[in-house]
Order: sequence, then structure tokens, then C-alpha cells
Amino acid sequence: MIIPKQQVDYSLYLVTDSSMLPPGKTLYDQVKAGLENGVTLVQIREKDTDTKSFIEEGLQVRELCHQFKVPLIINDRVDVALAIDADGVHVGQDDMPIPMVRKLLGPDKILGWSVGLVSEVEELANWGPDMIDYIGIGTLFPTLTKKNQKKSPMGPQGASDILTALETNQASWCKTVGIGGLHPDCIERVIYQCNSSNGRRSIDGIALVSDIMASPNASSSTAVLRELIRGTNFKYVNFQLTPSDVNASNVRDVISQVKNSRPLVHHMTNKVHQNFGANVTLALGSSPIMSEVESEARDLAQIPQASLLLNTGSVAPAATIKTAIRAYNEFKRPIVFDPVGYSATQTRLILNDTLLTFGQFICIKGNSSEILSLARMTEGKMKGVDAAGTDLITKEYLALATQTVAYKYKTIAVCTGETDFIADGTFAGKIQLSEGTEGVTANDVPCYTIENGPIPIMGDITASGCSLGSTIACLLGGLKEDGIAIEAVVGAVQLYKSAGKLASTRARGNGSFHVELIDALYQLFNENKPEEWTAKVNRL
Ligand SMILES: Nc1ncnc2c1ncn2[C@@H]1O[C@H](COP(=O)(O)OP(=O)(O)OP(=O)(O)O)[C@@H](O)[C@H]1O
Ligand SMILES: Cc1ncsc1CCO
Ligand SMILES: [Mg+2]
Repeated sequence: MIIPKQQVDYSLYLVTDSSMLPPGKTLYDQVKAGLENGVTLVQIREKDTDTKSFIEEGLQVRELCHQFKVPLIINDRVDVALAIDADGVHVGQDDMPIPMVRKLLGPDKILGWSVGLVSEVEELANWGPDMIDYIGIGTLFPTLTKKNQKKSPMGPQGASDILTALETNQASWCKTVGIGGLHPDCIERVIYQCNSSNGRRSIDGIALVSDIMASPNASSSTAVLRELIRGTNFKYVNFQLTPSDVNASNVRDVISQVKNSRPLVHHMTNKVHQNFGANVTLALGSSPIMSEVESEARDLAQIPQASLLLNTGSVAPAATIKTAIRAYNEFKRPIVFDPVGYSATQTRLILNDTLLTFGQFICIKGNSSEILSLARMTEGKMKGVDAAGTDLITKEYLALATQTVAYKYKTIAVCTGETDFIADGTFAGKIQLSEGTEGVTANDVPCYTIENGPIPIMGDITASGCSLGSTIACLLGGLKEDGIAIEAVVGAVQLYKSAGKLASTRARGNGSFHVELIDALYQLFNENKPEEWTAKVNRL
């Protein structure tokens, strides 16, 4: 062992694959460039190499790694690891059984295991601390490196379930790295979103293959990766995620910012909502564009005050939506996600979960049924797109569901109904390996309610929730660099509820309510006197 195994740094774990080397580069070259630029652990994973060459290569790479005091792990081949006195072995679920590997390796070598299921965590916990040293949690995202993928990618939420299982099974000794489809565009989000539900741990490192092995310039590629992992702040929007005690003067300022900047609110939304949402956006001093054209999403995302409302009510092709998510995340513009009818059908569940895995949303808004199912706090699935059967659920329970969604997706979650709930789980964008949220749990996430008494007609017009999404997207889109996200979201929900109350006193039925709601939004927005709004904000 080059260093005692308790001291291993798992933060940047390079796994080799000589089938993807760029022209003129050897496996040795790429590993060397990686080590020189911050790789902390190396695994040789050669599926198609004969034993003799594997051993020759292994000896050379071992020598190289040890110059950098970095341990060398061998994939699968316990015999090769023993023959070259490598520092450890990594095995998958279909390889040699773990107790046998440990017996062959002895107590001091590193033993790693690929894990994708909670039941596998239970198994390793039962073995106790002398068996497994670390697990590779995956597959996180789709990847070309892994052939015959049996399981679908688990995403950050699946990885969080594994981290939670390590805590609940008292296997805290076991280190973790995330693996599968990890690239510079998602590494910060993975570190940000993956943690155990008790807040005590996050992944200890990132394992990857192609960004170093296939890179024509592995030195600079590794340096980029190193910077991302060392980062302390995930800046996915170019305004602030600072916590705030929202008050009327903050909200007035948010609205002034919208008035001054006239944000472009890009709607990818359902057909029922399109015309209504466009008019709500105009009432709020913003410009709507309804577009599901894949090829223009990148252009729109680059407009300075653009925001994206992504509403999955009528289901646009996943590829189109993903292109838009990637662009808005890249250009640090806000995305409001409205997973309409989240679990009503298998199609919606899969699409919404795929998108939640794929991108980082500043706000996730849903009705009570949607939020309860996102939080996995309900039995069964939704009947349609409207909230149903949640009348008997207590406010405490809805608040916790909203906090759970906020915490799980590291977002600002909004749950609508007679009382609206808003929870801020953004943690100011903080990212760090290993430490999780430093013991902060969903329960502790700041939560606000917005109340204005019952306005039954508001829930009985179609797309009223969708247009709250438009309202949130307008206010977020208008924020300047020093603007604060939670103030825009709370302000939007308070404005919308106040306008709903005003409209309900003027409307004669649900037809005129639509019109009155747009007028009331227009009036309250232009007056900009949040201290006089009838909906009240409470911090729980
Ligand atoms: N009983 C109620 N009292 C007060 N406000 C309500 C009531 N029901 C709904 N609302 C308000 O109406 C808006 C829509 O909420 P709802 O929960 O119906 O969303 P939704 O089901 O997503 O709507 P849709 O899918 O039709 O767009 C929210 O702004 C919410 O605050
Ligand atoms: C009625 C309806 N169906 C799909 S989306 C939508 C609008 C309200 O969510
Ligand atoms: Mg509704």
C-alpha cells in the first residue's frame, strides 16, 4: 500500500479505458497527465486486454501512480492485482463474491464495489467495516462506456437514496464515488444534489473515464475537472440564492427590476395554458414567447433577461425539452419547472423524472397532488392534472412535502392550493464533497405560507396553476445580478394570490374570472404596492 487505506482521497477517481484513446496517446500518457493535474485515485479497467499485457501495463502504471502517492486499483482481476501488488480491487455485482475477494486480498488493500440498489447497501452493512472500503454509486447518467447497461440511470435522486441507505444502515465507514455519464456540465450539480436525507453525507468523489482518457489534452481537461470538484458554489443562475426574510420592500424592488428589464419569458407549455400564460406575462410587464422549437432554444437562453417556464402539461418531445434545459443551465438563466400531472400516468412519471434528473431548476411548482407525489409522501398515482383528495391533509404535512421536494432537488419548491407553501432548499448554491448539508434536513429548510382565505373559483379555472408558473418566471427573469431568488418567488406567489382575491370580487363566473385575473395582475403589478396586497406571507 502506497498510503494507509483510511487516508485515500476519493475526490477525483480516474478509471481507464484504452479503447477511447485519442490518436498518438497511450494509456500511460493519459494517466500521467491526470496525475499531474489532480487525479487522486486510479483504476485500470481493461475488458479486452490479455493477461500478459494487462500485467505489463499494470506494473508501469503502478510505478507512475506511486510517484504521486496515489493508490492503484485493478478492476475485476483479483489475480492481476495480487500479481502486481496493486493497492486494491474494484468489483461489480457480477464479479467474484465480495467475501472471497477480501479473503484473497487480505485486510489492508482497498476493496471497492459497484452499487446501484438499496438492498446492496444493506448487504455491505451486514458484512461490516472490514469488507468494503468504498462503493461506486451508479449508473448516474446514460453513458457509452458501460456496455450492456441493465439498469436505467438513477440520477442524483437515486444516488441520494443510496447515501441515505448507508446512513440508515450505519455503514458510515463506507466511502462513495458517483460514476456514470459524469462530465463537466453536470459534476457540480451532482455534488450539489446528492446527499443523504439526514444531511450528514454526500459523495466523497467523482469517478470518470472519457473526459480524461479520450481527451486530446488530458492535462487541461483534468485541471478543469479539478476546479469543478474543488468549487464551493454552484452558480447556475446569475443572480443570488442567498436566504432572505422576504418583506414588502424587497418585493417592491423585485417588481421594479422586472419593470426595468422586461424579461423574455420563454414558455414550453401545454396548449390549454398558452394564450392565458402569454397574457399574464404581458400583464406583468414581460414579453412572452411560446416556443417548442428545439433549434432556437439556445438562442433564446442567451438573451440577457430570459427565463424558461417548462410545463409538461401536454408532452413535448423529451429531446426538445432537454436541449432547452441544457441551454438555460449553461447560460445561467432560470428555469421554472411545472410537472403537470406528475404521476398521473407512467408516461408523465417517466418524462418528468427524466427531466428532473437532467437539469437544475431554480423553482419547481406543483399543486398539492404533484408535490406530495414528488416528495413520495402519497400512496398511488394522480387521477389527472388537478389536485384531488388532499382536503384532509394537514398544513404541516403539506409544508413538509414542499420542504422535502425543495431539499431533494435543491430548489425553491412551491405547492399551490388554498394555502400556498414555498420552501427554499437551495442552500445558497453551496457544494462540497462528503459533508452533505452539514446535518440540515428537509424539516429545517426555510418555509413560507401565502394565505388569503378561500378563493374556490381560482382552483376551478383551467391553467391557473400554470399561470402562477408564468408569474414566477416573469419575476425571476427580471432579477438583476444582486437580486435574490426567494424574494422573487415569494413575491410572485403573493402577487398572484392577491390578484386572485381581487378578481374573485369582480368576476361573475369562471369565464370572467380569467379576464379579471389578468386585469388584477396588471393593476397590482403596475401599482407596485406589496404592503397593500391582501395575501399574507408567513415564515413557518
Ligand atoms: N381553494 C383555493 N383558495 C385559494 N386559492 C386557491 C384555491 N385553489 C387554488 N388556488 C390558487 O389557484 C392557483 C392554482 O392552484 P391549483 O392548486 O389549482 O393548481 P393546478 O392544479 O396546478 O392548476 P392548473 O393545472 O389548472 O393550472 C394557485 O395560485 C393557488 O394558490
Ligand atoms: C387540462 C390540462 N390538461 C393538460 S395540461 C392542462 C392544463 C391544466 O394543468
Ligand atoms: Mg387547478
